[in-house]
Amino acid sequence: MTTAKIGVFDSGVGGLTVLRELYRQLPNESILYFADTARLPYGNRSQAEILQFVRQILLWMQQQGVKMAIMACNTSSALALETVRCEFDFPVLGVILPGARAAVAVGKRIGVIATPATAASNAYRRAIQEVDPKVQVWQVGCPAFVPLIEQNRINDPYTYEIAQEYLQPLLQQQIDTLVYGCTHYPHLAPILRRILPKTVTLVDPAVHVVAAAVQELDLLGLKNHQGAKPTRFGVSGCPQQFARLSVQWLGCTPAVEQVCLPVPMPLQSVPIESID
Ligand SMILES: N[C@H](CCC(=O)O)C(=O)O
Repeated sequence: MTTAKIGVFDSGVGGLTVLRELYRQLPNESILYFADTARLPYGNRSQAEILQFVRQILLWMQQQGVKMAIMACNTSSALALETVRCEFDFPVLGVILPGARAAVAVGKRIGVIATPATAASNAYRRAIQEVDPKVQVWQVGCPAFVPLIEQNRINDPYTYEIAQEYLQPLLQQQIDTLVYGCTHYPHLAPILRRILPKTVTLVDPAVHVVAAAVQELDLLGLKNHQGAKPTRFGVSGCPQQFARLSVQWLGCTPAVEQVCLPVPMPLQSVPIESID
């Protein structure tokens, strides 16, 4: 047993959909939540940038003594998880594999809505077809969604219009399942539900990454049985803006601090001239 915190991070308020699941499935765990709001959206970034950001965040979380970290961000999970997970001495979980497994359990014609970077990485198609190569997968990049959510324009008629546009190619393929391939998108659930036929099952990887975290904590004997401390929130951008936006999902105004992330040491390399 350990009372150390679980670190959770995203570019912004998307990770709150994972936090919500942590509160539901692991009510005794204390959480450290970080949102890289100064550098969002992640979905248009290169792999090199995402790797650098993720290393900085995990290094900071290590300094804060976390026992586990959850990448509550599909873009980071798609572009950085495989590379960084062996660089830290605590388990690092991503959302894509748990989401893909859950989707294959219910669907045969699976649509994935994601950031442009996640869609282009093909991470969901690979993960789904590794489990079942016969399942068909269509991935759509939705660049406008994260900025609209972060600007609190969820109920703006434009958000509904653009959602119709993004879902159109998936509806044409008669998908039976839709995966939220970005942790921000469950915040759009009421809108997406209005557009999708009732027969389409929505899969939220947040539910399944937290189920995986429960198993991992059990396996490693790291569960906390003493009761949770209040969640600590850190951001790289404006704390007040994050607090104002997130109150609608948290049910209260959180105390948010501004965090200055560490700059990681460059990986040691041997200069070519010094090799005989
Ligand atoms: N919520 C994140 C990041 C979105 C973004 O910043 O573009 C994801 O799941 O990909």
